[in-house]
Amino acid sequence: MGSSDRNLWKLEDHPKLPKGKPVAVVVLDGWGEASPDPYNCIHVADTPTMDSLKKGAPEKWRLIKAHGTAVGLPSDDDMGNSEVGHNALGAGRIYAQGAKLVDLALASGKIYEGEGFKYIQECFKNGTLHLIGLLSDGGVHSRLDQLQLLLKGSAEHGAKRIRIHFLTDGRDVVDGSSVGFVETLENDLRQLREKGVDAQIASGGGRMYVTMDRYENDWDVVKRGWDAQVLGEAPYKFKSAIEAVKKLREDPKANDQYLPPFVIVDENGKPVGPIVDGDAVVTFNFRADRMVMLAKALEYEDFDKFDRVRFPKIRYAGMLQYDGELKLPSHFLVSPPEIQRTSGEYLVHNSIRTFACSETVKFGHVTFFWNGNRSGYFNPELEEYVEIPSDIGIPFNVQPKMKALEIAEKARDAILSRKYDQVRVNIPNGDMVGHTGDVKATIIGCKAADEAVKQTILDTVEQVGGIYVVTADHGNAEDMAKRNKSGQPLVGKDGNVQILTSHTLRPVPIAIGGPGLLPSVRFRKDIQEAGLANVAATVMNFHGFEAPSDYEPTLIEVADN
Ligand SMILES: O=C(O)[C@@H](CO)OP(=O)(O)O
Ligand SMILES: [Mn+2]
Ligand SMILES: [Mn+2]
Repeated sequence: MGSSDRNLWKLEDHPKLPKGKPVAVVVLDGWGEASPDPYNCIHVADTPTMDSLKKGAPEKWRLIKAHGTAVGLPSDDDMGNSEVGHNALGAGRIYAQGAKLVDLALASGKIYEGEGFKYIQECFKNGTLHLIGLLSDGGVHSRLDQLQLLLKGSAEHGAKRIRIHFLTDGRDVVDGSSVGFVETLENDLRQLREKGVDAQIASGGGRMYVTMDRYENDWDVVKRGWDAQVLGEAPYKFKSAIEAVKKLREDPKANDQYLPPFVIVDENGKPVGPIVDGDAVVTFNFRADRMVMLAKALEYEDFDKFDRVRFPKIRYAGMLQYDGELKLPSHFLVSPPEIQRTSGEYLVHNSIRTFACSETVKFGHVTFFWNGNRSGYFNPELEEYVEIPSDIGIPFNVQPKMKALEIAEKARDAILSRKYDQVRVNIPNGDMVGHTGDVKATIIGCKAADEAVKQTILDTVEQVGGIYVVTADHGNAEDMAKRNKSGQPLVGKDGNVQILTSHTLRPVPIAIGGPGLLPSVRFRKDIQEAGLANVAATVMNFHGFEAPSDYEPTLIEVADN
């Protein structure tokens, strides 16, 4: 590192706060704040640790925004999610996120002028354009209206044969809504066919069982998708996608998230859209984590995660580039937000030693997303990232405690080792169990998360004279019911309350404390509208540094008396 580099990265000393205090940063995934209610699992669960943080010191507990424009999403009707949440937490600034960047590129038509589209367009003359992604209007990974525009635009820009391979959602949107989304899509495809474009659905499956795994938790998920999308092979074959989704949902245990893979076949039983040499492929999700594995399978010549059987010579582009370190995929339709100079990178340059940990399903959240969608270390000598393997093949409502205590134990050992200045964890339960829609299990999960917080912070931070920051990335478990405008739970045709499996628009708590925190430190009163992006500067302060001037302001002040 040259001296000019050093100057670029050097953080100013904080005028009042000391260096050398171990800082524990705990992110509770899917843990928002809402009024007491039977469908508020955090309220119903026994959560003495989080309760005591809230009640204990009013000047050290507050709410911050975790959704909408506060985290770079197109509007304040957009619920928060882990990608934008951890990006904001780690980067300390608000970036226009994938959802918004794609909206802009589609609205201006620039998407069709970029390198990525030109690259795939080469195939339109003789090959098929395949679009693979999540079919819903959830706005977390993808959006139906963006797919509709891309379909129309691709046809206008020369695509003559189009095949869609969709994943049903039921996680960011209500379970069962997949049928309506497929109907809308079929309608669009019919209109394209009337204009002479050979456009059809070719395959499908539920997002959690087909294709959209993340952080290499279970390659079988991606393989199931590959078999259907690329090879045209699946356990179920149907003549129409609407029929497929309706029939597969008839199984009483079926839900949109876990629908089995299927392919659409013609009257001779032949799959209508396997991917072959000369085709173009676009993965239309803008969000990174659950597309990286498929991107590797589509792009890497050397690949040993499963037997691809065929590796067609295609031109592949992602909606965005999903991994900034791996530069994956190498072609993309829209440039991702340029998240630079994250707090993790700054702290490494200022000799802060960091330990980060979660279980597989959230591991990349406190590493990859935290560091601005960049995999790997900034400096392996100063950082250690530990992944605890998640259970595979067991639904999280069956094991709602997940690995919360194991994560806490790793954090505890890391703090006690005194080898690290910052110990950062993500505790997954509120979110992962919340997404199952199982209220009872989510309550158990919230209790386990609360116990993990106690072990990680109250107990260990006390022992070493450290500081803690406990917060969350967005809401989920605090509201498990769909509601009408006045906030009453909606009741479905079956007479049951409609369950909300998705994230929410709720704010999240942030609590600070620990024996290492000067008693005169308190939350400022002058920034009411704070959000997740204000946390990075706060954490830098706790390490004894001022944040860079373009970071969102710190949440704290040091009182004079
Ligand atoms: O599971 C996921 O992919 C999303 C919801 O779609 O949740 P999170 O943002 O918490 O990772
Ligand atoms: Mn999350
Ligand atoms: Mn989630």
